[in-house]
Amino acid sequence: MILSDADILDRLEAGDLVVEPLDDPELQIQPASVDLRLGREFLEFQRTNIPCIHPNSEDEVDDYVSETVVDEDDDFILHPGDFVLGTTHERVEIPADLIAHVEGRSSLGRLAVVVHATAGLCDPGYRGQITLELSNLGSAPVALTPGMRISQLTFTELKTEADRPYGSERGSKYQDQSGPQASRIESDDEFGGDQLERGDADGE
Ligand SMILES: Nc1ccn([C@H]2C[C@H](O)[C@@H](COP(=O)(O)OP(=O)(O)OP(=O)(O)O)O2)c(=O)n1
Repeated sequence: MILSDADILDRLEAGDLVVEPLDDPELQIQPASVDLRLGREFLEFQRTNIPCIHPNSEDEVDDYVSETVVDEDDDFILHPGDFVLGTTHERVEIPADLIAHVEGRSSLGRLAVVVHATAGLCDPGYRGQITLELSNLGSAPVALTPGMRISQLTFTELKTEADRPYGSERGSKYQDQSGPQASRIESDDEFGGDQLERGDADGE
């Protein structure tokens, strides 16, 4: 079941669901979601001298990105074809019986700005700010102003609480992240089922 505005308020008041700071609840709490605002920090991939990023290598992806912090009252210009990581201003805490989905806002979608390129799921148990995967699919640069409502979070109730919420097990690389975080895929301790033996695909 997806939480309505009244359900969201109940859970925020109960204190197990946290979205903070929630400076303007009347504006930010929508009929079945909470609008989150854009933070001031951005991570951009360097355009030159960047080797191939191999997810299974020990190289830190952090080495290939540079950080920009936008001054107060300034904008970040997202150029056509660009892909940058941003962050929500708000920090969230998702209880073990909820899962949250990061969605774009229609008004930005209509400007061809995509807020999460692929991943849009906040696990039960997740705590921290949310890294936004921002891209501009249009043909005109778009100015992004820190503080603008950039994304919305919906909450779905699980049938039962997660036995092993995010943060309680190994992995959980992004727990308590603050600001945009580059991929930490290199710290996956194993590839598990992704590392298939040659011949697996054709059943040899
Ligand atoms: N656009 C997004 C999507 C998710 N998250 C946060 C909340 C998630 O609970 C956490 C982990 O997301 P995934 O499980 O999708 O990521 P991985 O599987 O790569 O990480 P892990 O191995 O830590 O589960 O990252 C985020 O900050 N920004």
